[in-house]
Amino acid sequence: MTERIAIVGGGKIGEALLAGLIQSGKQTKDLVVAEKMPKRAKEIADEYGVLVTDVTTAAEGAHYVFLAIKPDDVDSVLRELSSAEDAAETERVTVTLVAGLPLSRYENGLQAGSPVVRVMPNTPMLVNEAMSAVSVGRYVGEEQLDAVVRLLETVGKVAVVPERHMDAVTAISGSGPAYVFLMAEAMIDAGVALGLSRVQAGELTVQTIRGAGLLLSESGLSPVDLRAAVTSPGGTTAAAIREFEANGFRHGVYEATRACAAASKKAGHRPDIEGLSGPNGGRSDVDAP
Ligand SMILES: NC(=O)C1=CN([C@@H]2O[C@H](COP(=O)(O)OP(=O)(O)OC[C@H]3O[C@@H](n4cnc5c(N)ncnc54)[C@H](O)[C@@H]3O)[C@@H](O)[C@H]2O)C=CC1
Ligand SMILES: O=C(O)[C@@H]1CCC=N1
Repeated sequence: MTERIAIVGGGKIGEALLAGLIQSGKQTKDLVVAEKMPKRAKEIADEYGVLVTDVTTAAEGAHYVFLAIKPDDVDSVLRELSSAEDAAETERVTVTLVAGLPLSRYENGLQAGSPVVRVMPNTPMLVNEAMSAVSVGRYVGEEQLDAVVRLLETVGKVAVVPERHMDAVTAISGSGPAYVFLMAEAMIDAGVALGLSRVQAGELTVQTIRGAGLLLSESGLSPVDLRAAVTSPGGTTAAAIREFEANGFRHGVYEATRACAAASKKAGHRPDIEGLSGPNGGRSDVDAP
């Protein structure tokens, strides 16, 4: 039987998922998007040739409903999904891509016993190179988990992690692409400062990051060994690394990822979002005080 997939939210990560699924061979007739902004809905429909509609219509008959919306929009969408469930013939798996919010939020907001999988993906999904970390809700069967993992594997790599690691995962792989893009921006600007044209600095930077990424993932060597191999004794790289360290590069990475994990944790504790209850704001992954 063909699996029908609904994506609620046609923004950046919703589009990355849609594009990745289509590139990996999913038929557009089996994909549907719910997008509330008319301009964005038209862009997605025109670009990908999928049906773009409202949440209830998209969820009808869907085996998987991916939530690619901001945390603020989660409650209203859960209400819509919860009433749409009455008519559902298939057991629907809700797969949330939303940062910060715990599985219990969805399990409490949907009908009792609804299977929910929490995923932290990243935007390289657009080119089928995502890193997705998956945590499993309490009502998810083994086959349902396998099916979600298989779906996500069509657009990249997948790791199953305990939910308590999701904030850390967000700080490394979820937001991680932005750190690399920031590094790219800085290298291009630095190249221009050294007299290269912006186009040339861009080409050099992009291919260097691409090549270094491939080497890292395919050589089987550690980043330490790979860096050492570039760093000739008394040479140019050593001069550069010395400046990075003197300017707190490593410390900056620690602090940035710590802030990111803290922001993710905070999203799960927001008192301004209705439906939070219990000593941990509804989180099942933190210890009660
Ligand atoms: N952008 C990224 O790299 C990543 C984002 N995420 C998570 O994905 C979620 C979405 O992030 P982005 O795609 O960056 O945001 P975005 O703002 O680009 O997209 C959200 C989209 O959802 C639509 N939307 C909101 N409520 C809706 C409703 N009721 N019905 C239909 N459409 C609705 C909005 O109009 C918007 O187009 C966030 O919760 C974020 O934490 C997770 C991992 C990576
Ligand atoms: O910045 C954010 O909140 C989202 C979650 C991970 C990446 N982007």
